[in-house]
Amino acid sequence: MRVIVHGVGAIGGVVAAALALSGQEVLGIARDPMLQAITAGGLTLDSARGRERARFACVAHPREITFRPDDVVLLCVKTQHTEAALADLRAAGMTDQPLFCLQNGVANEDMALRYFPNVHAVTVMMPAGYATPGEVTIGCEPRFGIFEMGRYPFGRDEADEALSEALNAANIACFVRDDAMAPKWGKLILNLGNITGALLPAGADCAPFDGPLREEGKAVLEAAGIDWADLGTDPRREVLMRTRDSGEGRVGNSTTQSLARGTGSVETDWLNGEIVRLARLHGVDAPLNARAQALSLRLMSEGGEAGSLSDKELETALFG
Ligand SMILES: NC(=O)C1=CN([C@@H]2O[C@H](COP(=O)(O)OP(=O)(O)OC[C@H]3O[C@@H](n4cnc5c(N)ncnc54)[C@H](OP(=O)(O)O)[C@@H]3O)[C@@H](O)[C@H]2O)C=CC1
Ligand SMILES: CC(C)(CO)C(=O)C(=O)O
Repeated sequence: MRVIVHGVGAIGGVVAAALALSGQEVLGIARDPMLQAITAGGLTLDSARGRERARFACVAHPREITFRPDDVVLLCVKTQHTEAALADLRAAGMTDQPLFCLQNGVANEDMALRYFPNVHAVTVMMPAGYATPGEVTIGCEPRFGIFEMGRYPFGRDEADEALSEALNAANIACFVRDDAMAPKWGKLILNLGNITGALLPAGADCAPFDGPLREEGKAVLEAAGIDWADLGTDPRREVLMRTRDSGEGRVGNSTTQSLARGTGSVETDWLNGEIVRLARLHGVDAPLNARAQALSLRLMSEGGEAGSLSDKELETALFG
């Protein structure tokens, strides 16, 4: 099996480095300046194990790849980049190789099914960081994270088992399940707080905002009749992914990191926006998540600087 990692950033970087360090064949697809750094000196994985340098092949675009029957492709781009990534993969000759969506939100798998027949959902519990080209960090120990995976929309197959075995050997705890979207919906509830973490200064208490956003999200899932698995109470996290003792590891959640790196876009429309979309479909209201989505839009139009709102300003903007 060759593992192609599309989008070598925080998650793709940790997964690619961990797999390569465990002896797995890995091929990355990355953009500059990450690509240049990896080509020049490999990718450094900073974890509780120390700083390890992983070496693996990396290209700028899928068109540089000759796809093989034993490839599996891990999609690790933000959701706003998924459609373009899928089109590139198909144009480059990918056909029925398994495609795993290692992404937050619940929209990616469905987009992928339009392009490819063999799609898998992965819930990614992994506090990964990408701030400096050529380096990724992981904020938990002893494992680098917990993944839940299975075939989309339901079931499991040998590709799930093979990837899960490789990831477990790479220090990522992996569990295969038939209902892989249930934890993805649960993860979506947790990610409704990404935008508040990005709006408030580092270290601010987000709980007074995240709690109501999540309660509203849960009510919308209930109205929509969606079964979801609650990840907030998952006991495996305390054992398998404790926060790193050193307190090192990363610079805020994945939305904050997009702002910090000045990428020009955030994932909010597929996080809070997913709740808003679902509420509209089912004739219920989601005013808090709609306001969070609007705040994200305003933030980006004003230059997108992380930590630019005080808790008083956020309180007024969310609750009136
Ligand atoms: N970071 C985290 O701790 C967690 C993230 N997630 C989820 O994982 C997914 C990935 O997030 P994350 O790793 O943080 O994102 P990053 O932005 O760190 O990584 C994605 C990388 O993909 C690159 N990319 C985008 N499009 C292309 C393309 N067409 N070709 C090549 N490279 C491309 C981006 O380039 P560029 O640098 O130019 O933007 C970026 O480097 C998201 O859905 C996120 O919500 C889930 C759990 C935790
Ligand atoms: C749950 C959380 C905030 C932490 O890993 C995450 O998924 C993210 O950073 O997007």
